[in-house]
Amino acid sequence: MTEPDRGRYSGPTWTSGDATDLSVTSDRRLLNRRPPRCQADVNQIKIDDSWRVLRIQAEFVDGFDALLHVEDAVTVFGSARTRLGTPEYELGVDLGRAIGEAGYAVITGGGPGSMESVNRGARQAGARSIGLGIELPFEQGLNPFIDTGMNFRYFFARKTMFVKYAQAFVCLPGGFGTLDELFEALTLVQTHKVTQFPIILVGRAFWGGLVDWLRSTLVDEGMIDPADPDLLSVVETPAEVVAVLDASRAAREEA
Ligand SMILES: CC(C)=CCNc1ncnc2c1ncn2[C@@H]1O[C@H](COP(=O)(O)O)[C@@H](O)[C@H]1O
Repeated sequence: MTEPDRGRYSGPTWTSGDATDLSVTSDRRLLNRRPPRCQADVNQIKIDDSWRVLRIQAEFVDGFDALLHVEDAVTVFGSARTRLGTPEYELGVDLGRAIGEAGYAVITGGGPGSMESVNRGARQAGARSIGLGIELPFEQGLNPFIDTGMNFRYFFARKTMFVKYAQAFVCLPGGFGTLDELFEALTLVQTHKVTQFPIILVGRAFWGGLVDWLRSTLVDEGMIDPADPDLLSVVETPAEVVAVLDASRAAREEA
């Protein structure tokens, strides 16, 4: 027996049925440039790009409006592949709950795995549980533990929201997506685009090797300052995460 089609997102729009072709995402259309071969191509590309700019603009306006009332919030990243019932999933639930109980709204990428676990924990704490999803070339909805949700067409618009509406980043173990988000945050802090912004890595066994490599190779080769690895706090438990968040909040309030 096949699963009933529960519909799907295309950008911000949820459609029931399978009319929406997600195989080519908006990000891919934006990034895959095809040089024009004739004047008709030039005209068409100009129209397409103009509409694209308006869609990008709309995404920022919608995101800003949706998140306007968010007060203290923490963005949590982590693997989309973490399975329900594993210790990693449970860690995400405990983390979301602990952050929520500490008085923060919780923002995730809105997807499955660790994102879902953290939203689930935030919901258990009665905290605002926010999911900022992304259009992907396969069917996927926002996870069911989200109170404020939005689905983005463009990665870069979504990333702006992750930073703008949070006072800290927390990373659970993850893959390329998590590393991308982690290093974007690190660069923003390193270049003082954001200040008083802790970046917390949960799981010494998982993250320790990366931090050692930053200290040995990147510092030794002069690619980063010796103090730069200290922008990262590596911790083991949700309670330690909350301790770092609280210390940062106290420092912000004093400043
Ligand atoms: C099963 C599967 C691959 C689903 C992908 N579905 C996703 N939905 C929402 N955000 C995502 C997704 N995949 C990657 N991301 C983004 O990248 C991070 C996870 O990527 P990764 O699994 O570590 O590399 C998340 O914090 C999220 O912001």
